[in-house]
Amino acid sequence: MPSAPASNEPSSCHVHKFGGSSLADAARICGIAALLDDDAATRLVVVSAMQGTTNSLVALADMARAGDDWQPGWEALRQRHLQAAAAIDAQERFALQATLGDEFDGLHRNLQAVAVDDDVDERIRARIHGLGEILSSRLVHAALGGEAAGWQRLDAREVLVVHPGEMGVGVDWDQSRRRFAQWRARHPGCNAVVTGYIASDAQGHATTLGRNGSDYSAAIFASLCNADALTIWTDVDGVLSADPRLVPDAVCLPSLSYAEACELAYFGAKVLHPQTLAPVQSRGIPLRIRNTLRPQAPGTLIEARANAGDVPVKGLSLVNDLAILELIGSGMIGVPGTAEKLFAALHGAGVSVTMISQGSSEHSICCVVRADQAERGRAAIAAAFAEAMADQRTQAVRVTADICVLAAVGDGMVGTPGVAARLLGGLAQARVNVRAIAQGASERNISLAIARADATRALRAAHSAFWLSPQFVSVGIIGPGQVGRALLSQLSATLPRLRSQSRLDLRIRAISDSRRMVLSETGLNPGLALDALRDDTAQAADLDLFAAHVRAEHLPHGLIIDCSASDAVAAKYPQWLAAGIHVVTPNKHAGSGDWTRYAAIREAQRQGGGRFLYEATVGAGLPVILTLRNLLDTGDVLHGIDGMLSGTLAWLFNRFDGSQPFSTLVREAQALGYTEPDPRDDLSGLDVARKLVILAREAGRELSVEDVEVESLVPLELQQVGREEFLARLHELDAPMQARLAAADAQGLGLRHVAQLGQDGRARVGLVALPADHPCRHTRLTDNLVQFRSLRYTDNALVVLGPGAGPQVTAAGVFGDMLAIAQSLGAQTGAPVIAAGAGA
Ligand SMILES: NC(=O)C1=CN([C@@H]2O[C@H](COP(=O)(O)OP(=O)(O)OC[C@H]3O[C@@H](n4cnc5c(N)ncnc54)[C@H](O)[C@@H]3O)[C@@H](O)[C@H]2O)C=CC1
Ligand SMILES: N[C@@H](CC=O)C(=O)O
Repeated sequence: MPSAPASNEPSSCHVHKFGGSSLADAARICGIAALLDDDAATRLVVVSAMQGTTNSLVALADMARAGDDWQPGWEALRQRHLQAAAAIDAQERFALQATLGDEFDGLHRNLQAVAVDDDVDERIRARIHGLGEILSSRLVHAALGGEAAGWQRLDAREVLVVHPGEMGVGVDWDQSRRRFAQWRARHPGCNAVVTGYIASDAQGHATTLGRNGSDYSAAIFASLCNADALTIWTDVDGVLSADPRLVPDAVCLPSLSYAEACELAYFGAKVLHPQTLAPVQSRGIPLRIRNTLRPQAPGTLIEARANAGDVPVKGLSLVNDLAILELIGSGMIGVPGTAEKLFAALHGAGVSVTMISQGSSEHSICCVVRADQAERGRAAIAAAFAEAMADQRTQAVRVTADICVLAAVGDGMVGTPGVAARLLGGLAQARVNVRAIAQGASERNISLAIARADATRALRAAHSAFWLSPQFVSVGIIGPGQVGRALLSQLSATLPRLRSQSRLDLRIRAISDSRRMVLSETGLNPGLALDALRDDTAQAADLDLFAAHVRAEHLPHGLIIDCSASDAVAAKYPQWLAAGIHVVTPNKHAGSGDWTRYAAIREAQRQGGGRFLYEATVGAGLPVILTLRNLLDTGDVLHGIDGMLSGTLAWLFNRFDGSQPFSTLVREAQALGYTEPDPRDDLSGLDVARKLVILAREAGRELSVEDVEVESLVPLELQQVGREEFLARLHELDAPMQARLAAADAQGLGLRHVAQLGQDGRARVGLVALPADHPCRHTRLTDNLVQFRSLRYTDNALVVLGPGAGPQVTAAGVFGDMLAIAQSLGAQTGAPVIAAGAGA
């Protein structure tokens, strides 16, 4: 580790490191200057090779060694670099093409040497592998304007001395510091472009810091020049909470402590090389990860004391291709030295241990190792414990293959109760079995060994458990018709406020009409969801795939909103509810359909835990079912229900005075969105019969539509024809309706469509002529009027009155049910429900 501060170093020095993606071509290389522009300090720019170059060089060396034809690959690499040189140094101020040409000639000679001599010196191979950084440093140096612009080029092999060891590549800090100070003395105050990845060994031979070692180089140089800051430029916005290819909701972390970054780097967060942190940590140099392609993004800042943030866990990562090795034996209990013997055996066999777990019973010790080392490890343990095995003190050495380790990392876990519970709870919900657990006393990392097959599900579930609001609901909307569209527009206007004020996160992750559906991982903007159904991301509708997507195992809650009028969709409710999916609907088919299915829905609800809410099926946005439920739940006894349950029929008979044909009014009601998709459902009384059945069943009565006496306003000859033909022949209703009106008028009565559920269980629906003082004659527009007569409301009925049809009010009823479910979820998890005064 570094000892004394560097001498000859300017007072303020910043180190920037550019990875291969930032050096992919001449344009990117030339773009570096702009990224450095706002930095007034002296700068050291550490560079990787141009994207893909090190892989190509390694492949060329391997081909040469194998006797394969490496010339075409060499030529392709040469051309790529010469083209970049030509673009950067168009005026040949730096003779860049000639210099690079010389470097490639040298590479040619080295590859020839490898090709003719199998035992070629390792340093030649290191020279080949490390050439990419020499080349890119020349390109970057020229792109920054060269010495004339105050830039020097430093070949790190001149100053950086390292020695490979069992624990990775170590730095000879004293030598390196002395050499760097000498170099500085020769180049006082200037900026420098430094080769990453390469160094010299103690004998002065070329070597490398290992794959992706340029980050490490940058951290070492930051320490050597005692930098104020290190910036690592890459092609992502910073360190993410999880691998975004596996977790679409992964978020960029604004800050991390060194310890957190170290844990995440070790556990496979690809942004940082694991060894990078130590040199900067020991000097307290802040390190920022930034995106070359989005320099305006703040990136991730890594420093000693990171911002805690809202989430106790900062990141989740997975290490794949592992196996569990387990030594089992009752003879190990209380015997000192067992663990030492086991790990010595593994050490001897060259097996690296990723995770260790031992129960306090000491009956077994288990550790996780790389899959390709598992058998070697098993054999080594078996040999070391052969004697104990023979006399039964140990019983078995077991290998469990196909394992991965999921690690949750965060300083916020330290001393915070409930973090493990949250993690394990999320995994349990996603039905992930945990094979072994390890948490060190630092409490900064919980590692779980799980089956490889569960890896993605586990990672997503763990991410949801920490980053999603407890009131996150994965929502799927079926049937974007009149009501569905109104619901989408209400959601579009309201969801941002619910999210920010109440942490209520209703995420529209799927939408389907009868033909097409769109499934989204991250969520659809409700205002644009209809457009999505029309674009290329839409696929053929499939209700089972739709439901599986909504109730993804890694997400805590799924909710399907059925805004169709489809019996086929309603037939799916038992299955969905049994799977724990909540269902909200204005569709009356389930509530009034076949009794066996209705009973199955109730049973599925009980068994699966999904909630079924359908307030909008009766009275649209009016609290009709809620009122009835409250009466019954508080011990009242229902005697009967009567009133007007159809918004369409209420509107028609409020308007129908003979001045216009009845059919004209029906068309108008249809255009206003009051009628059912097929207006015959309203005119035949079927829609009202369905509502009466829904209410009767709510009150515990086993009523079906067939039990309701229904008077239909649709002439017999129009009942069986197709919907379009019916609409074309709508005028055939005019004469009979005009006659009904005249007959009522003659008696000083008015027509109203009423429904009645008597105490005796008799249910009737039909058009009646009522006197002017009847309450149903005092309604307006689409008003529904529902009178509940009960033990408590005997003389004077409890009345619910108000608009009972129309897309907006119906959608509001659906939205209310959604909120009721989401709020109850918050209550279940102990999370705050919508705050009082939040305006929701
Ligand atoms: N309009 C109103 O005032 C009220 C309507 N309702 C109920 O709301 C529901 C919707 O009514 P509207 O929006 O007026 O009807 P609509 O006909 O405008 O919309 C129905 C939507 O469902 C879709 N659909 C039909 N079958 C489907 C299937 N198998 N899978 C996926 N989507 C399917 C259609 O493509 C259409 O987009 C109906 O059940 C209705 O009874 C309830 C209370 C009031
Ligand atoms: N068509 C229905 C809509 C509500 O259920 C009605 O008019 O009441």
